[in-house]
Amino acid sequence: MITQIYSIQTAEEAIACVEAGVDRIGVAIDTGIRLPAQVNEEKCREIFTAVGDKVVKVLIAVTKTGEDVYGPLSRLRPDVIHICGNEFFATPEFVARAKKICPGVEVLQAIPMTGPKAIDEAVHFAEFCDMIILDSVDPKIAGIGAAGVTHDWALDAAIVRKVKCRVILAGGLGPDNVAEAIRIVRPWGVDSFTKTSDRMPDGSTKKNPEKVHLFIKNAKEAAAELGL
Ligand SMILES: O=C(O)c1ccccc1NCC(=O)[C@H](O)[C@H](O)COP(=O)(O)O
Repeated sequence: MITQIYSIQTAEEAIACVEAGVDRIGVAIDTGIRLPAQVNEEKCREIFTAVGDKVVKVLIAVTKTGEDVYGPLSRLRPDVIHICGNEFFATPEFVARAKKICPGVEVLQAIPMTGPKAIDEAVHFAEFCDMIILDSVDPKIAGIGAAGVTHDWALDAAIVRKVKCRVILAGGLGPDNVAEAIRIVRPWGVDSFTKTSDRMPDGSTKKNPEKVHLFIKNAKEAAAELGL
């Protein structure tokens, strides 16, 4: 069971997550579309440099086109590119070009878990993406994810049984419910943003190391009990 913590905004937050034992950190890059925890390219580079090879580095991209992803990909060289816009979704051509521009990169496509049609969508993207992430949607947020709420885990469980690629579960997961989610869905990995962060008075978010630690502990223990 891998654990993934988004949305890191400083090198200090990233290092605290490494110390808590996280497997993957995610950074949302500013592509001109306002996201809850986006950072500019320079800050993203600083965060990736600070963690080095201690964790898998994920670049989160909400863009209108694949073209908008190639520049940050070639300059920042993440381990994983996470595509979660409402307009641009990965295609086989995008996956091939991303891997050419950034050798070794893996492509993670978000699936909006808004109802049963998500099953067919997941099957489609699982054919040519390295991983998919099953995520909740908040209409007020540009992109799939960062919604802070759960969705119907029975659909996720059906997808995990059906597709061959690695599946990450996201959407409203925190220390309180990650174990139950793992028992029901049995994903390859789990992800958290909102419930492992604190909301600041100005509306911004900051990672909470204690919540991050508990999220990882509860996820790893539940997975170990299930032999995942
Ligand atoms: O990280 C962001 O800022 C972001 C912005 C827009 C769309 C998706 C984004 N993050 C994707 C993630 O994978 C989140 O960690 C995932 O959606 C879980 O979010 P939450 O429900 O808040 O735990």
